Amino acid sequence: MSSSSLNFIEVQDLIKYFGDFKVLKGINLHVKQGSIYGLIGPNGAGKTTLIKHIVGSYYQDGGEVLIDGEPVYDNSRILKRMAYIPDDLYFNTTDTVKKISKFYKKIYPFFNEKRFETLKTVFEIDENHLIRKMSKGMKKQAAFWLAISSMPDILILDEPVDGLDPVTRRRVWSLILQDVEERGTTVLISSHNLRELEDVCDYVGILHNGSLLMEKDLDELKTDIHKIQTSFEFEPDSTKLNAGKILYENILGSVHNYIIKGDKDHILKWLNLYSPRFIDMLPLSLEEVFIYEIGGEGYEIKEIIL
Ligand SMILES: Nc1ncnc2c1ncn2[C@@H]1O[C@H](COP(=O)(O)OP(=O)(O)OP(=O)(O)O)[C@@H](O)[C@H]1O
Repeated sequence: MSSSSLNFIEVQDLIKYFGDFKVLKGINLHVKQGSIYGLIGPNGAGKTTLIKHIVGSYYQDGGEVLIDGEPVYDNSRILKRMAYIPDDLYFNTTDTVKKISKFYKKIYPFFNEKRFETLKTVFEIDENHLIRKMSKGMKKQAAFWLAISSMPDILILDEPVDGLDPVTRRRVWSLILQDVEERGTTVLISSHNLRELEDVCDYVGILHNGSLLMEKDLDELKTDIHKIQTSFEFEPDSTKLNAGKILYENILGSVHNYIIKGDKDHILKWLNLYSPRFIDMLPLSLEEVFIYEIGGEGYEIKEIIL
């Protein structure tokens, strides 16, 4: 990471029109340094359009797109610290990984040749082959190889693992996570699929019809919501659960299943008032967290993420 960089992405009230069509309707999005932000949304939500503003390809009709407080558009100082892997990769007819790497060495100030060499064993493609003749997954591998070798402070990935086999997927995630950990790289990833991003993201933003419906810190979400299976000697009184809120309750025979939002210690204290025979704290998937967190009003969001 370059010494003065904070790698903080901030999108403020971003508006974009294509003709009369308002594709982005005032987006506010924040990606902190060293975090992995998942941008989820269905086809046509505006993910690629938003990303193209963040990588400086589009100029907005309203609002701001800032990195470290500076406008991104036409800002070569910011853009050369950024790598972008688009959804629709384009390569010239004579492009090979080797040829592009030579070009990248000139434009990316921190391009790391040693890393480029080391990654030869990770990506099983020939650096001298024409990329245009490669399969979709191999093209993606070529793009990752080049992007990761350029040592970006900010990595923007549009549907990044689409087309990659499971083994390569794991390798790519592990390289990205290593960079986040060791170099504080900031990563923004778009995907249709919440499940795919569940294990890697710190933050999730849900985009729908050109609006960001919500932006959440996943650690906060997950530590604040608990799935509990228990059985009591005495009938529990939910009105006594002062520091928590029961989002879901289901009783099957003597077994109570709960989803409760609130502080874990307070919840356990409440459960212990009724002489539980056992208390099992069960893992919650991100999908479940979102469903219970957004409750009844979030019908639209449920439709999007499930
Ligand atoms: N260059 C363009 N000119 C006109 N309309 C466009 C253009 N690019 C995108 N759109 C429209 O803007 C909307 C958002 O498209 P965008 O590609 O940003 O969505 P997306 O969320 O990335 O979708 P997907 O998941 O299918 O890739 C769509 O209705 C699309 O048809």
